[in-house]
Amino acid sequence: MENKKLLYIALFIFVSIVGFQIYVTSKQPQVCNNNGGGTGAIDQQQFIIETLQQTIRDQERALNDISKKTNLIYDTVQEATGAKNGIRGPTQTDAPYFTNPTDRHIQKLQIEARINKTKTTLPNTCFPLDQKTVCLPNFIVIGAMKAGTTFLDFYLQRHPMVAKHTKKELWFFNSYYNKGIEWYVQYFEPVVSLENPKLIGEATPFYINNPFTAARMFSTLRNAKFIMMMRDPVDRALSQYYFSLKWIDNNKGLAPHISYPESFDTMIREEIDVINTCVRGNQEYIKKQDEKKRRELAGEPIDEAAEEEFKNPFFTLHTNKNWTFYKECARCDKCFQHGNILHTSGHPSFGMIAKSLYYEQIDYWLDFFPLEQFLFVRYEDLNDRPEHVLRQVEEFLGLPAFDYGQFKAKNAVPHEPMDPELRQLLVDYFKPHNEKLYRLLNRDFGWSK
Ligand SMILES: Nc1ncnc2c1ncn2[C@@H]1O[C@H](COP(=O)(O)OS(=O)(=O)O)[C@@H](OP(=O)(O)O)[C@H]1O
Repeated sequence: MENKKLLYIALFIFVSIVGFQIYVTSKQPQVCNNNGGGTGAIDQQQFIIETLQQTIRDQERALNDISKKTNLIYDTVQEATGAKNGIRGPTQTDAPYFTNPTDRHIQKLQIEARINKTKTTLPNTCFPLDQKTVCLPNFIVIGAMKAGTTFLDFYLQRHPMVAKHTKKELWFFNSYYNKGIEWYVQYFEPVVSLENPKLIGEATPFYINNPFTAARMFSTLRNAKFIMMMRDPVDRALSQYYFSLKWIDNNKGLAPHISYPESFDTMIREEIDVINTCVRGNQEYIKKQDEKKRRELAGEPIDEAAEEEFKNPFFTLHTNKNWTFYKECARCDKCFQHGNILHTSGHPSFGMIAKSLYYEQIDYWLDFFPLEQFLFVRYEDLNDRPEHVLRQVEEFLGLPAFDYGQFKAKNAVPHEPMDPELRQLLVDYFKPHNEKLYRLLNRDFGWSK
């Protein structure tokens, strides 16, 4: 009963704050001054909606926390008011405005519908910069490498309601984050207008497997939509190998320090070994850390030499390898900096297996964004029915259907077929990972079994 009362108090506070925010934001001066003129009201509306959206999210989170911690808060209030000692009870307040949970639910749905409508017609976040209004992307193709991302980007760039960018891959959230948002936005056509609404997007396939990207996007592009293209992991790995040979040929001048990889067979077997070592090393590391904590708490001495040894479990085994993938792991105290993502960027041929471990990557991203913010595209459909894929994407982004004309594969690299024995080894390797992915997304991608 007391808990219920406290929840009502929290609800009342929530409604008052939201009401106050609506009042305040409706009084806000115009924030974005667009070049084209005549869109000030739209900018203001966008600003109000975004502020509202943020406020509602914050309040809901707070409310959620409160309802979860009601008992704890109740105890604290009792303590603070002295009620526990029989001095006086908790403070009384007015009844909440929404007494019926259904009313609140309907109100929430209405606000959500308004916000969603705006999200499909206006860019995600806009802000004034050098007398212009610049906007951040509404959608990002986050991966996977060699899964048809160039194809998708190429055709989306033809859609009249998609803003032009000067480059497909901007690498902002993985490699150039410290260059700042002003650097990033300069690559997109400046657009913010209800009369001429365009969506902004880019495609950097390395975003999905970089352990920092999801968190960075969470703080910068919280409402963006993410497109993840996925290809049978076995074929994806082989495609990456041949791509890397071509990449090294084309970039001899730019990257003379990067050498040709060994055979696909050797690279794959070594990577399996590396990952196993990584996993084992990581488990060992965690075990030893626990032991260290235990010793510290018990006031027992800590063996510094043993400490050094387990700090880099990977290092001892792979110092002779000249691969960024190895080196990065060697520099880490543990192989998995965040989630289960193996960070393998830095060389076109590294992480041929790691980049195909879709479940582990998506699982980590879902700590930041809900499933509804993602569209998962099956690469194999590109070949069989490209129109269908583009329709799926348009629908997801809220774009009208567009006639793209004839479709042609993009970024193809000729390659030899895979040795059947090696293929089987890879099929077996990926099987449990694929199964986890199918369960997570409730969809069978039908890849080699
Ligand atoms: N329409 C269509 N149908 C079938 N396959 C297609 C299509 N478009 C692109 N592709 C194949 O996609 C591979 C390139 O993927 P990406 O563009 O994502 O590569 S990259 O990560 O940007 O380098 C590359 O695969 P491989 O040729 O096996 O390397 C392309 O051939």
